[in-house]
Amino acid sequence: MKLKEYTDSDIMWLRLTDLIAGELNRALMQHERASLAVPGGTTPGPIYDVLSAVDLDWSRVDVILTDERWVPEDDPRSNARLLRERLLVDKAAAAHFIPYYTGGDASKIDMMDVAGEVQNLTPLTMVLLGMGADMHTASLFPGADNLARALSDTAPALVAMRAPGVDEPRVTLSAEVINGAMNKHLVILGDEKRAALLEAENIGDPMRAPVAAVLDGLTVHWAKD
Ligand SMILES: O=C1O[C@H](COP(=O)(O)O)[C@@H](O)[C@H](O)[C@H]1O
Repeated sequence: MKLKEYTDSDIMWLRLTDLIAGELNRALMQHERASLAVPGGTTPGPIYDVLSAVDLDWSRVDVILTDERWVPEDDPRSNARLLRERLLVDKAAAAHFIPYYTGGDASKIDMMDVAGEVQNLTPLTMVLLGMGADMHTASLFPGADNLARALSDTAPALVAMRAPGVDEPRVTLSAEVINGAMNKHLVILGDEKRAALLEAENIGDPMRAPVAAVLDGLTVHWAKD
């Protein structure tokens, strides 16, 4: 893992945007399409505000979430809603977004068409992850029912997840899909998450500290606030 510290988050958003756009552009010079997996939650909104205005051939970019809360898109907790409001606007409105929520039974996600669509995108061009202070990343939560499956080498691209203390069902990219990406980055804000990340590195066991499953080859971007 490589840790990049920024003096303030505004600089971090700009650098991350440059980095993501640069990797997508590079991929589009060599391939017909490129793919980008991004997190939901409270942290990444400002990146999406900047990234959405970047001039690149978005019509050749497939966008997916690292994970989704199994709620309809009109629910404020929907990660797809965040993307539609802040990333898939302006120039990035031309991107092809693949939402996960179907309204069906989340636990069947690995048998739904969308799991095949995500598998077909692998290896992903770029994965940007978020992390919670409880050391979860994507929806790989400590103590979650399907964590061992999502961490296994034979996991499907998308795995359903129920986690203690988390109200709604989740679906998440498997560790295999995340780790297979050509570029893998994580963005966190604040001292609490930095300490949690370093603790996860010390613990090393992804069943106790799930973010530990993706640290190999990961670049972490951190700003205090
Ligand atoms: O629930 C989630 O949490 C993580 C971290 O979110 P944040 O609000 O602490 O930034 C996020 O990366 C993930 O996509 C989301 O579903």
